[in-house]
Amino acid sequence: MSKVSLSKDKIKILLLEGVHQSAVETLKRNGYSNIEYLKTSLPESELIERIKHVHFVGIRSRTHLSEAVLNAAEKLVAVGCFCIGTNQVNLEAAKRLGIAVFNAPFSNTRSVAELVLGEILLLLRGIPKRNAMAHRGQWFKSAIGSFEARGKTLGIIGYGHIGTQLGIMAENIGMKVEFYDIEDKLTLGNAQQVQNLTQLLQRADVISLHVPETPQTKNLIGMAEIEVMKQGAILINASRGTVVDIDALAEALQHEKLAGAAIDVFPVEPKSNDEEFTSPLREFDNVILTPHVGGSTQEAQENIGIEVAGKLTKYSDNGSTVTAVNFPEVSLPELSNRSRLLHVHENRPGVLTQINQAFAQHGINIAAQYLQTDDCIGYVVIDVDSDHSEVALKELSAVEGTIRARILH
Ligand SMILES: NC(=O)C1=CN([C@@H]2O[C@H](COP(=O)(O)OP(=O)(O)OC[C@H]3O[C@@H](n4cnc5c(N)ncnc54)[C@H](O)[C@@H]3O)[C@@H](O)[C@H]2O)C=CC1
Ligand SMILES: O=C(O)CCC(=O)C(=O)O
Repeated sequence: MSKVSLSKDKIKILLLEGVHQSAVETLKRNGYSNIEYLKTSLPESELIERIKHVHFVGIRSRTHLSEAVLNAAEKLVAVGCFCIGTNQVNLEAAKRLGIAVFNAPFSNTRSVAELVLGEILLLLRGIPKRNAMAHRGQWFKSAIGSFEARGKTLGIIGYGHIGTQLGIMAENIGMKVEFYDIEDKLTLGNAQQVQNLTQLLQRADVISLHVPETPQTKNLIGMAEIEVMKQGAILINASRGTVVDIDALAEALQHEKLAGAAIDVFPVEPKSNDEEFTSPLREFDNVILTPHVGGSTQEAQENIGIEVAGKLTKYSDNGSTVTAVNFPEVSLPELSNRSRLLHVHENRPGVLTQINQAFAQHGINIAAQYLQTDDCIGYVVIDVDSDHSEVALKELSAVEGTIRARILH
């Protein structure tokens, strides 16, 4: 399958899930006006229909880009995840199809860390329960089950962008910070890395999860893990819904093993704000339930809009794949007075030789060539004189193993 570069007004962009207007503004500022903007995600069958004619799609966490959807997306060049998590996209299928996927790895991390810090303070004081009772007209003025954060141990699971910021903020209010991560991490402040999860669970007054969704993090916290936590500990999950076994958590709350919890993400989340939220946790006053809003602040969404739209624009305009999550990363200078060919191919021996031989046969001079590969695909970018560009594209598209080829003038 190959593609010829289009004029910008023909490049069709579909933005879903109400991504911030800053994304639309960024795209428009860069000359992209053919934008369809929807406030919601779409069910798979509708998405399959809509995505057929789209060159770029922007999503958040609710849109599932399954293999079936990607297979239908004949024209799709890239996906922008206007969030951190990319588990909603079949990244391997996208890669095989030559579709680059970008995200915003930092822009909402501060927002998540701030929300979690607030939840720690509220849960340690037993506020969610007192609040719920007061709404029902009950007056529960008591220091029972109400504690300062100072001196308590916060156990962070996953010490990445969010975990580290949370650790620093928690230390600033006098908490002791320990963390567990599968990687050896540079510890910030006075935080301490512990060697295994059980150790962390046994020592912490509050456990907060900040890991990605992976096969290894599925039900990372289940019945057995909750069992080893301190009596009366608190559990916070603002990472992904698959990380905590919700039934096990509900049981632990029922038996008062845990004093409270804050859960922002769920194994199954409503597809829109009109759908009912169902969960066994709804019955517990001592659980803060939030509708996956850890990263939903004006500041974060605005920054994400600019960041991800900027990455899509750059990939469309000059071929740069820097920070793509499923693609070999190629950093490219601006294109001036030449044409640029972008070629995604299966990573097998001889592809580059074929390209160079074909170009030599047609007397096409290569002004610059950039190549990066991973175990599955190769991405080569070739700058040529514009006079030769159409022949070069034809030759490139005929190379065995070609997944996609496009041209920029
Ligand atoms: N609730 C919300 O609205 C939001 C949720 N998130 C979620 O938070 C997650 C974490 O975000 P960041 O801190 O930015 O990611 P990050 O990639 O910077 O950090 C993740 C850390 O988890 C560690 N890790 C991975 N697997 C692990 C395992 N099995 N056990 C222990 N540690 C493990 C990694 O080594 C890394 O240090 C994201 O993947 C996303 O799913 C992110 C933003 C908003
Ligand atoms: O804002 C969203 O829709 C999802 C936020 C999130 O979970 C992420 O950035 O990974």
